Amino acid sequence: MKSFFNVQDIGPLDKALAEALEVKRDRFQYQQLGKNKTLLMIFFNNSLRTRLSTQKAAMNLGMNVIVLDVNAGAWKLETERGVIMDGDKSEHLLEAIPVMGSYCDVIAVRSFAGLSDREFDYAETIVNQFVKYSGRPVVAMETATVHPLQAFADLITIEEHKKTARPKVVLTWAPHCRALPQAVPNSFAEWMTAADVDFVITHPEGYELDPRFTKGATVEYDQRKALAGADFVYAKNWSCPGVTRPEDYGKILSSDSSWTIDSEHMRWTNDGYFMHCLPVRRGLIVTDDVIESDHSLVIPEAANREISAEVVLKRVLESL
Ligand SMILES: NCCC[C@H](NC(=O)CCC(=O)O)C(=O)O
Ligand SMILES: NC(=O)OP(=O)(O)O
Repeated sequence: MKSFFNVQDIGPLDKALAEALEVKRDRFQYQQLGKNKTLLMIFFNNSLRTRLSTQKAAMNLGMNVIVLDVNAGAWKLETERGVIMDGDKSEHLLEAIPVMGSYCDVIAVRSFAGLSDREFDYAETIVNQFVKYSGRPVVAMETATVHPLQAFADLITIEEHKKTARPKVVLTWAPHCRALPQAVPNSFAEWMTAADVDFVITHPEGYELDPRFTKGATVEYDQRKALAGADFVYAKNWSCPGVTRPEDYGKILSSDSSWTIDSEHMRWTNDGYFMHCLPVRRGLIVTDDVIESDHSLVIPEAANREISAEVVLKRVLESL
């Protein structure tokens, strides 16, 4: 595997899942694979899980790891071409990227959507420059439009907890005080439509996700109907994807608290599990009792981030 952005990059999901469970049984079995290989992790945005789990996965594989927080200690980077750099940005991404590539074997990048220019975000303008100019395989650690390490960890978690061969999985929008990216729901939808599950998406009108990620999914605008019989409830806020009204891209269209997942919502399900990628704001996305209940999978889900990252880095190392 050269780079990791989309579900297609990992190949057949049954094989990837089997490999994940095998890695989980002994996460140090490939210690030799990463010997004298360096992973450079670049963060344009904050992180807790991605930073720790990806570094841990790389260490399990025997890799060396360098972490750079671009906004804390590095030169501020210009990303546009053709500008006179007389502002606060001291270095251009077009020099910085090949320099970073020269110090490592694999690059992992976190760069969220700016949420002001849909075309810029959905063209993956920033991370595509890493693909083009670093000379290294690039692993997405949440880009403008995708978060595949999260979706893969979610799939592993569902596989470990499902009680039927083809469980019902519901992605539900929930309210938030800030405009958040669509990367997590995009990837979750992309991976769930490729997996062997009955997948339903529910959200208020106007929040339709980009069809390139939702092909094959059922959209049900009535949250109660969508949650009926659900085995897994995957809650997430996202801002307007601008699919039906491009001028609304990145806006908050609803703060409707009736979408917050509380114990009544969970009663509509088939004794379902609650899932969220974290970090989560209690009282907005989910109530304390639901996230603290024995049907909450948020901690196992986060723990599986180490496993998804290890399978992905293993595949990348094998193709170097
Ligand atoms: N990587 C997991 C989610 C990251 C990001 N959440 C956030 O920015 C939440 C920030 C806050 O709640 O203030 C998102 O939704 O894409
Ligand atoms: N779920 C997730 O990616 O968490 P962080 O933003 O803390 O890395």
